[in-house]
Amino acid sequence: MKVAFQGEPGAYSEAALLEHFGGQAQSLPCETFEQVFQAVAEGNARYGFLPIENSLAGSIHRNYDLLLQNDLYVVGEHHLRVSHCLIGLPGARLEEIESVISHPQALAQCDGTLRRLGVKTEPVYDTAGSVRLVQAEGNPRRAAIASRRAAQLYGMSILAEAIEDNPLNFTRFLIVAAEPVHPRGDAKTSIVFALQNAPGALFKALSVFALREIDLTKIESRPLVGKPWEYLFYIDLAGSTEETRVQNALHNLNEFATFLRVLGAYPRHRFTEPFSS
Ligand SMILES: O=C(O)C(=O)C[C@]1(C(=O)O)C=C[C@@H](O)C=C1
Repeated sequence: MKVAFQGEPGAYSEAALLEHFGGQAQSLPCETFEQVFQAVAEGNARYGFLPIENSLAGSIHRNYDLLLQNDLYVVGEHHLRVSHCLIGLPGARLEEIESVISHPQALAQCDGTLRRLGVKTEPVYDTAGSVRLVQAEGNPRRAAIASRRAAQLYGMSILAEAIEDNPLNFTRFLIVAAEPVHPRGDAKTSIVFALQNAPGALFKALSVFALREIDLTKIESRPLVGKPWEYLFYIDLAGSTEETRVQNALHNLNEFATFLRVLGAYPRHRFTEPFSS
């Protein structure tokens, strides 16, 4: 079973998909998030595995936009504990590092450490790829931020460990597929909607859930392209579209929303050991 992810072997997205699907998964590296969606839409991968938010650095906006632009369904989620290493050439010394490259999300999650080290930073497209670049360049004053596994894969040295600004560093991934699933039990549903701007419009929209005791777990707004200063609201809620109260809430929202799409309902992923790496 092929699962597409953005990045190179050793990326956190690959670690997350292997943790989620175990041995059944064959990971398919893609250069961009667009290519992940495309691989699933064209049937080259059964699932796409996409980072959507991080507990330190926030949302990955590009993937919110792509969820709407593509006709795939969210069928699952996964939380990964992300612990970053500073990785250099074998023999490199931490005190001599002048510049650090990595994925922008990884740089953001280690912002405090990087400021303390007083190094220059440069974004590259993926954490594992940044290790490969440092290896190819052969400059002992340059380092990458990536996982322990990426350092091992490329035969590089770990100069510092657990350099994220807070140990409660988790990235949440969404799993997309060509067909929806219909979960019962502990589930979540992701939706996106737009509203006519009016006093209390968002309050009214959120009340369709509050009145039915439906817990909202995430809200994100994105610009509505072509309508300056109007917004799309992405909401994750606890519950499945198989439940009557969720169906009623969505039906109610649809009565006044100018646009509503259910991106998918999926089994909820809960941590068992939140502090393990
Ligand atoms: O660059 C990687 O290793 C990725 O898998 C991407 C990504 C992200 O986009 O957030 C995934 C998890 C971490 O938060 C850092 C980077």
